[in-house]
Amino acid sequence: MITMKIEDVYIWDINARWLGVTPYQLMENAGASVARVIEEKFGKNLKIAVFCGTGNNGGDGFVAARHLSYENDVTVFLIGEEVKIRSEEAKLNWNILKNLDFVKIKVLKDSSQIRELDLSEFDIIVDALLGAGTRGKPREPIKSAIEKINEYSGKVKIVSIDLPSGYPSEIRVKADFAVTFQWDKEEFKDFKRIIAKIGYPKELKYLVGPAHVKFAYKRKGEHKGQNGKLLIIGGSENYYGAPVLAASAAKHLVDLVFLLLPQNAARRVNDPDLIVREVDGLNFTPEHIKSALELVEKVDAIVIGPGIGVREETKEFVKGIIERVEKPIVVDADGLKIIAEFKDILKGKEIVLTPHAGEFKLLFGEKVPEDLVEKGKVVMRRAKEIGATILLKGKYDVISDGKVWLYNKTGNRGMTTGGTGDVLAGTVGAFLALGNKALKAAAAGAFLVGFAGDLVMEEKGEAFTARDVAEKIPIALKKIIEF
Ligand SMILES: NC(=O)C1=CN([C@@H]2O[C@H](COP(=O)(O)OP(=O)(O)OC[C@H]3O[C@@H](n4cnc5c(N)ncnc54)[C@H](O)[C@@H]3O)[C@@H](O)[C@H]2O)[C@@H](O)CC1
Ligand SMILES: [K+]
Repeated sequence: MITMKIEDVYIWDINARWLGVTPYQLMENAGASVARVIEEKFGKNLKIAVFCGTGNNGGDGFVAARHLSYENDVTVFLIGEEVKIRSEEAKLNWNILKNLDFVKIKVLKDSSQIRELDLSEFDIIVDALLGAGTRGKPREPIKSAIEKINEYSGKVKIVSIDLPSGYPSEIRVKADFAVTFQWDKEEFKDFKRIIAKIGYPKELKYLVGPAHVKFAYKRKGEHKGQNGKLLIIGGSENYYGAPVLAASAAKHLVDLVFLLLPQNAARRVNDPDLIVREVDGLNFTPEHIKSALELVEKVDAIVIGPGIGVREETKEFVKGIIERVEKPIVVDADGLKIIAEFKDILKGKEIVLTPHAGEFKLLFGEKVPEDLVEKGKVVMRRAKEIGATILLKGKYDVISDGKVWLYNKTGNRGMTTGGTGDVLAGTVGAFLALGNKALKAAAAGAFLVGFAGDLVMEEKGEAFTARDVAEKIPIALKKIIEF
């Protein structure tokens, strides 16, 4: 059983929808599982009261009531107004109940009506008043319903759906147990739970989906610079395009992108969206460490490596930077070849390495297995060993921080085109600059870039460029946020 935070539950919810699992299916399974647990524990031919709120916890109650009504005598108490039933799936299940003659329905809006209730005829009370959407202490009329149910504690069996309504407030239903769904939630510590599966596929433990991007794209402020500042260090006598591509992706996601390049490379950049800084000479050398660190002071995260070359003096430079920088870092391309020799300097830093299979082999002397699960395990073992997050690029990207592993399957064959790796490095860097932990930044970056690539392919077929992918990032992001 895995233990999750409620935020993770919402991630599952959105990613399940991405896989085509509808909220209707989940609600049906949730309500049905509650009915099944009740019948297994207490038998049939019982008088059952189901107390429902107007949120989706109440929706689960409507479904449970229908399932239970086949063999039991069921009364549904809706606490609140019918018009306040919020979601489409809860409305649908409420409307079904209204068609039924064998389920009794009572709508109670006023606390006084609730206080007058006599529930002594019932064998079981099902509590579906409030669930994971609870904010603050229970308010009327829910509060009176909780108090009414608690009058029967010890006399009537009380089963809560998902959690005892009111929780975590002290004003909560005194349930015999709760039927909680699929994941055991970290926040739920002090009540008895039975965990029921509701049809979330196993993929959700591992698969990166749009929710990872939604939650990682956190914009904090209205002022320039509050929404991330990224520095990209790269380029050499031979290359200037790679760091520029990384920047051209990142600039859509953060407020400011600084580019630090050797002189000749810097003078070829012509993009007014970027803040270009240069160091003397054709390549980075240890003499440039000081001026690079001054720039690091101004930003939230850095990307190092694209097009930087592997000359001896450049290796010294890259090592010197990684050793000294305490901010989150993405190491890509030539940077990976360089740190293959100094992997021990990564420990304890918020750092993402973005190798493809060849670079992975170079880094760890190990071939990447074909099988996804095996691959996940290998990447996780290596991430743990070096104390950094690894994003292994491939048909399916595999990501691990050494504690868990994830995979991403957006992207397509067209993305073998040169430069998409730079776009990815810049995008992951941007998510780090927005304040995400390495694993979350890597996951969000992999999904977003692959999805942008998929949108480009729909438009142009497979013959596209990395720049096309970088330019598609805003549209890809918009579609994900609206999903
Ligand atoms: N993937 C999912 O998210 C699934 C959720 N399901 C159910 O949906 C529940 C969450 O549903 P919702 O997000 O609609 O939230 P809830 O049903 O927990 O409650 C939201 C409703 O209660 C009201 N409310 C919130 N705090 C209150 C307070 N302190 N006093 C009085 N009223 C208050 C809100 O105005 C809202 O109408 C879960 O607990 C679970 O039972 C299941 O259907 C299965 C799938
Ligand atoms: K509940």
